Amino acid sequence: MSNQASIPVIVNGAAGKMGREVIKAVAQASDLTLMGAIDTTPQHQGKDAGELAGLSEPLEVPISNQLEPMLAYVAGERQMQPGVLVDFTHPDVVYNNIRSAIAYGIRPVVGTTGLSPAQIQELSDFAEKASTGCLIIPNFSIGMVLLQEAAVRASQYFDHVEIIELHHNQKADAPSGTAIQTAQLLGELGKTFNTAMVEETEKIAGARGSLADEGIRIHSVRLPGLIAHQEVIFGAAGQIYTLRHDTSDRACYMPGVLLAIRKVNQLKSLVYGLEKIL
Ligand SMILES: NC(=O)C1=CN([C@@H]2O[C@H](COP(=O)(O)OP(=O)(O)OC[C@H]3O[C@@H](n4cnc5c(N)ncnc54)[C@H](OP(=O)(O)O)[C@@H]3O)[C@@H](O)[C@H]2O)C=CC1
Ligand SMILES: O=C(O)C1=N[C@H](C(=O)O)C[C@H](O)C1
Repeated sequence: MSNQASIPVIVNGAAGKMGREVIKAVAQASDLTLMGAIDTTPQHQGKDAGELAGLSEPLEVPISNQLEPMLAYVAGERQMQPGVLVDFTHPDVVYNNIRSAIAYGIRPVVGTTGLSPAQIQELSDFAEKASTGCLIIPNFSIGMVLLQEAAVRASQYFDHVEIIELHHNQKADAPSGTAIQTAQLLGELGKTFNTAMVEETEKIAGARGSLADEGIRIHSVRLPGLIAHQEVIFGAAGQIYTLRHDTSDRACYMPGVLLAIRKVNQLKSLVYGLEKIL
């Protein structure tokens, strides 16, 4: 493949759990070129991104904490397609990362969760004005898209539903971005869920979980040994219907990440959710 057809990719959060998987996936894709591997972890500065990700050969791309110079460099690369920034960093920094990328004409593909609805709206307005594609995807696994589709269908028939999300205990944000999106998708039907049967008292604050706008309760479990799991539990007289998705390896997200990298250059605005690009 000539360089002209190649998509230059910068991975932000390259030394993290997801970043390392993305480095491997991008390195193995013949239509993508890894241009930069950004991470702020001090002990990983200067290390080869491929070796850090567990590849047998070095990629000759060093880990660096210099995002803006890398965005500027890729933006100036005229021999290739427009650049893509894949972001798996932290809820506190992702908003600024996306703004910086769009300002340089680099398309963000964002897996980092924890953005507020107001931030997503601001970023959407910013991307629209810049006529630049941006993908924010709370969950890149096909299994979760299918679970959410099934949940939306089930919610036409069930009026009571709660969500339990279970994650490793390194996770910074709660509830998970996926659980919030799942509640939003159910809420879009415009029906009232979970009409109270009695007046409830929480004897310990938080016992009934968090209450999403849609009236749906989300319960967050954090334990070592977990990766990422979600149950959507529907209840009705005499029956329980449970949908469950389990992640056993972060490789499950990579087909979705690669699809998003290839699709984002065709967009001119912000799109939220993997289901919109399948
Ligand atoms: N959409 C999806 O399908 C998925 C989304 N996620 C989300 O992705 C995000 C990352 O998850 P995960 O890989 O598990 O987290 P990790 O903590 O393993 O990785 C994040 C990496 O980003 C680094 N980092 C922090 N701040 C910056 C910054 N300003 N610039 C560059 N690098 C930075 C961290 O460094 P340090 O540790 O030194 O702070 C760390 O190396 C989370 O929000 C998570 O919820 C996760 C899995 C799937
Ligand atoms: O932090 C994680 O691990 C994950 N985060 C995303 C979320 O918050 O929904 C996606 C997946 O659940 C893994």
